[in-house]
Amino acid sequence: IHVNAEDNSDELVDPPKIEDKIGAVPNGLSTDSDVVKREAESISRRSLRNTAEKFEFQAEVSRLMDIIINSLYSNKDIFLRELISNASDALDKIRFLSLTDKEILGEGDNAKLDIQIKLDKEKKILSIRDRGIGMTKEDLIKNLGTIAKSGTSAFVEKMQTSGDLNLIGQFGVGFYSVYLVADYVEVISKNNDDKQYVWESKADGAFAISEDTWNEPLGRGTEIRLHLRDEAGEYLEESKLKDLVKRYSEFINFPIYLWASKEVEVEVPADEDDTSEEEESTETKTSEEEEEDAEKTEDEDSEKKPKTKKVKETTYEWELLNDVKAIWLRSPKEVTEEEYNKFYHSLAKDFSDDKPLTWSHFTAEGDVEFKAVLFVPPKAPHDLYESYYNANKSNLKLYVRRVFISDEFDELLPKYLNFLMVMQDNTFKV
Ligand SMILES: Nc1ncnc2c1ncn2[C@@H]1O[C@H](COP(=O)(O)OP(=O)(O)OP(=O)(O)O)[C@@H](O)[C@H]1O
Repeated sequence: IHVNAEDNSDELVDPPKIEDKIGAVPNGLSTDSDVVKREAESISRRSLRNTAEKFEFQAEVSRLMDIIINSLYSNKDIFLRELISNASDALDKIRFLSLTDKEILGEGDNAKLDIQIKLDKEKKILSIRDRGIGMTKEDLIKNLGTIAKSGTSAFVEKMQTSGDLNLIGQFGVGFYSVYLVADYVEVISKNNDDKQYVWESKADGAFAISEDTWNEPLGRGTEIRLHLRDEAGEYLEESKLKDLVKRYSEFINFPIYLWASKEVEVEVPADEDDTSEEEESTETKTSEEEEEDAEKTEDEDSEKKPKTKKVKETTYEWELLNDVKAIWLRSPKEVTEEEYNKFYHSLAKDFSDDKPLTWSHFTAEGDVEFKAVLFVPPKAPHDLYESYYNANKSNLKLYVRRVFISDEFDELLPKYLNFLMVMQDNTFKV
């Protein structure tokens, strides 16, 4: 269902800038305290950093953002699954490249292909971070604003008639759904081929890009920081985020973690007050008893431990929210109808109540062995005829041993079957 991803791959030709670094202080020349001060000002006023390069959104993208930011659409939950789906795509891309170049993943935490969600209740920031391929400065400019995809105008048109924002992912413009819940968004990104950059926008027709000299280095990947609107406070609740991941992102092929709080009992040294009761009670003892006690304490003195008490403390740790199931690798007998339906929804990015018309889950054996699940969707994709002769258009995703390889095929299925959604996983014979 990917709207032709190649559509936006044209060379970037002089993207429209509003102002070219007016009043810019090159980052290398500013002092740390300057940076921190500007940072603080920028965040508190939620205005774009004044040293950044500013760009205008392409007109259709701007219209789309207007519709989203002014929308009264009640199901705002959808933004999270769109961000998780983008993170998963970015992870697929780096994992694919690492098949031929192991070095590309780097070492330590960088090599961990996961998605992390973090909350800052005080500042009302929700962050989603991945260690995927990341975006260069040029990617940020192209992908998040200046080059509209074919799906952008189709989606804007659709919004004017049916108004169902739930379809946003199917049109390939899911990122912009962040403005359902946030009024200021920062995208921090690091690709192996470039420095770390920050993209920021308040969805008011413009966005800004700066080289990132103040945030912690990401190593590689993307962190999306949503500065939530006042009325979107529910997304600062851990339970809400856990529910959403369970509901919409269960079939994501990478671990999704939440920086979750946990109440634990810890032993701390007891205060002196706590021991005074015991000491007082000895005062009422008879002299004989006191003598006995004295003997006992002499014996125990050598192994006497400091007195402690148990108190509740809040600690934080990464909690895994999904169990990364590859249902296509399981036996069809073990997969329930509900699981097939849910899997179809995540594959097709169709989160309506519609169920697939039918599906086939099969194993092929021969020179190449593979397992596949093939779904017939309940309705035609919006660009069925538009992209009929486009060689790259396909709804077939090829995996090899659970690693996404490609969804660009010309010859695996006849064109008139382009509407089928297929997930195929090959196991090559040795
Ligand atoms: N976390 C990310 N890491 C790397 N690139 C990203 C990330 N999020 C977005 N992008 C880039 O921005 C582009 C626009 O994202 P958007 O969600 O609007 O559409 P899409 O992901 O292409 O569509 P679809 O949801 O159908 O795959 C993506 O194609 C990708 O190139």
